[in-house]
Amino acid sequence: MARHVAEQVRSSGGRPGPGSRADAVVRIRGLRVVRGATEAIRSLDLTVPGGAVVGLLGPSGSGKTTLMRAIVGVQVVAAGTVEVLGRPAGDPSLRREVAYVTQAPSVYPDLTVGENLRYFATLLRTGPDDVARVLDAVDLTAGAGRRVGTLSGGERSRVSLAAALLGSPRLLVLDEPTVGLDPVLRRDLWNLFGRLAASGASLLVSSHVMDEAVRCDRLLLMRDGAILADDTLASLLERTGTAYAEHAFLALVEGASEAAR
Ligand SMILES: Nc1ncnc2c1ncn2[C@@H]1O[C@H](COP(=O)(O)OP(=O)(O)OP(=O)(O)O)[C@@H](O)[C@H]1O
Repeated sequence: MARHVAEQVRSSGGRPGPGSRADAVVRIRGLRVVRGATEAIRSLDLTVPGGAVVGLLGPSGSGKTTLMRAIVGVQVVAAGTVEVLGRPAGDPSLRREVAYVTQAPSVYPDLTVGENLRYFATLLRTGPDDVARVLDAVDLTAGAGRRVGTLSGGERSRVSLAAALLGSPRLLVLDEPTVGLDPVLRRDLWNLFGRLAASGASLLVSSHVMDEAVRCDRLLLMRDGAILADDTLASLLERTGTAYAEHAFLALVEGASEAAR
């Protein structure tokens, strides 16, 4: 329970008002995080725009999860400030406004899909309509009666995502939500992310699959605990003279290595 509540960090409040799409939902200045013997984030500055799907892309170990943990306020930081929706990350007032879905499913395997969602809906004081809405959003209405322990990995992550959508949080922080999903489900999920952003929510979605860059309004490319690029895909491709996100990433890595020599 404590784990779930800690991982589904949320807070109260409705949608951003008109004109707030372009407002920053996350502002980070001088962030430094040390995990064990590793400097996981090195002096990072970042502004995440609202009402958009922002892709956080980078190889394994580049610091994506650590950055997300800092944004939802569950990461001890060595230095810097992290502001979310105008408040310090982790502020109790953000509990219902920010949802965080980790890589590990955070739902109960011995309960059915519907029981899990009704349980979290009760905690959030949202109603049965909200449960029906999120089941439909992740295409699990027909599976509502199935015990989560009997679901596939992909189905289980969709239940976690459905739980995160309860109460319509303003910022969704999703750590590799499409891992292990087949191409059809991946496409459906990215379509859902687009619809959520169109309705005013802001999404920060991590992935190490560079192909998913095409589905994002903006990209943050991470490497070795730093932001290598913060741009749109079109602009990245143009300035690196490449045709694919993966090639753009490699061109930027090579450019950074040459600059360091
Ligand atoms: N609990 C921990 N203790 C010590 N070091 C850690 C811990 N968690 C992460 N690290 C280190 O911090 C760095 C960043 O890890 P992080 O999990 O943020 O990367 P990531 O980009 O999310 O990777 P992945 O795509 O594999 O999930 C890595 O070098 C990792 O080994």
